[in-house]
Amino acid sequence: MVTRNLPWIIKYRPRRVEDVVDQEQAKEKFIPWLRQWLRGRPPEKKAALFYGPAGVGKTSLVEAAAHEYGLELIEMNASDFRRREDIERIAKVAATQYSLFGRKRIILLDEVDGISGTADRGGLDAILDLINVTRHPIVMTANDPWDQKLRPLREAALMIPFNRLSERHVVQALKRICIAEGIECEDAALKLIAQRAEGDLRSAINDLQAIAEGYGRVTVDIVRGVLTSRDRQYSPWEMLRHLFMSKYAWQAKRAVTHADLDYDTMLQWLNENIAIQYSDPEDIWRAHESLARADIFMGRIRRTQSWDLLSYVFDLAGPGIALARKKSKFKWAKYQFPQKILLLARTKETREVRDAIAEVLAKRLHISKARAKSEIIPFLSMIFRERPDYAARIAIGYNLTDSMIKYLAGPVYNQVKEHINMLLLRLERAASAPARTKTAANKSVQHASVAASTSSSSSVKRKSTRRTSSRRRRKGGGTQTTLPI
Ligand SMILES: Nc1ncnc2c1ncn2[C@@H]1O[C@H](COP(=O)(O)OP(=O)(O)OP(=O)(O)O)[C@@H](O)[C@H]1O
Repeated sequence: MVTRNLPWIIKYRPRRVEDVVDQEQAKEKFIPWLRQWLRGRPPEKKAALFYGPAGVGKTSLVEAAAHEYGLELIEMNASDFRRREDIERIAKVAATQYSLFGRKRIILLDEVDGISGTADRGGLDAILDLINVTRHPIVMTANDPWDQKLRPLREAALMIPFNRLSERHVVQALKRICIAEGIECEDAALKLIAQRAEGDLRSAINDLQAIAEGYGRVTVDIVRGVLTSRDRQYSPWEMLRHLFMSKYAWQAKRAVTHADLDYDTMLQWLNENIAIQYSDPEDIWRAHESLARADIFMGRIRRTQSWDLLSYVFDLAGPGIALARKKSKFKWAKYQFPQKILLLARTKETREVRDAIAEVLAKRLHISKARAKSEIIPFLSMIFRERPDYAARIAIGYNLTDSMIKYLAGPVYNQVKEHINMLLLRLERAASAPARTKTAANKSVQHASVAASTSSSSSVKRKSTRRTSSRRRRKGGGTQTTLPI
């Protein structure tokens, strides 16, 4: 049975140090350093800096060690420790005090390379200060620790490199998950997933879960079809999963730039799914704020064709939404097709009929189609529903098709049709009767019909109609209504 509510990268994260696979060199450096701390003799370098590609077990090793050695894990992320005050308020207090029951601690500062430039200078200094005064081991992680600004941190810390996982280890890890989940997985399919992940186990596990949940089994054909190349395009569901799971801005941006969707549709997908993924109202607000700004840029691009603004759309829709999450816990969400697109698809036929009516009216009344839609059609529809007899004349006069009559008449369509048939019958009879025996009523009906057929006869009709109605006015009116056409 496939478990839907927990991301497998969380469900299967290592609990013990030995569960962290293929990082033996890192463990050989880290574990003795940690044990020295635990023996009560802080090593010369009081902090360690784990560095290497994404998804290879840096954070996992700290978490597994904390679990195995019974340490209290105090974790802060780049977005939390930019400001000196925040570090002093949280990390410094944790680093310089012992817990109430003497439990030892380990402090994890995740993604220190997220600290940038002079704006975060205060944060960087505060971390250095923290390392000086700490009474507990501090572990920092970074993908790229070689930036000039991180030099003081490199000097203050024990540098521990992490490598991409070998294909064999990734396949083994995937296989263990398949067995635990009871999913049918072909070995060759797992190999394909591993090759594509390029040593990033997080990405491999995410791919495995997406395929297993989407198809119920993992075969070579399915994997080939879904994951053709590293730079493949993401389906909307994949785009959302990658976006909401991304830890770094570049991952979120990659998710939106690789989406196999046109830009407006992509914004619709995001709009629909933010509130499904995030639970905290402020997170939702922040994400929608960013999406709204992306939409403003998209509008400018449409109006001015300034495609150089597209990168702002990607920044706001990708990292803007992904990094809006501050309090919502990550959950395995079931994403939804945008309701607006569904609604538009469902109403496409109706909208086409409405547009066709607007076109007929616009030509005959010399107004724009937009005006016909907003000002004439609603009233016409009212007339059709209230006065089916009158509607029949309009329908004949304007030469409306069956679907147009159905659109305007709605529930009284059959009545309108009956009136139309009656009128047409009378027209036929009137046309076959000698001219001098025709009644005024017959004449007016005939005019209506003639008007719909040719333009030359329509001018004849207008004159006759005028004559008929003025005669009627002179007579003091009658029950027969003149056609308004
Ligand atoms: N070496 C590993 N052994 C076991 N599981 C791993 C390993 N590397 C990654 N994983 C799996 O991938 C998930 C993500 O790994 P982790 O967060 O440790 O990566 P990371 O190297 O810290 O990445 P980042 O630099 O993006 O923070 C883990 O929860 C775990 O399920």
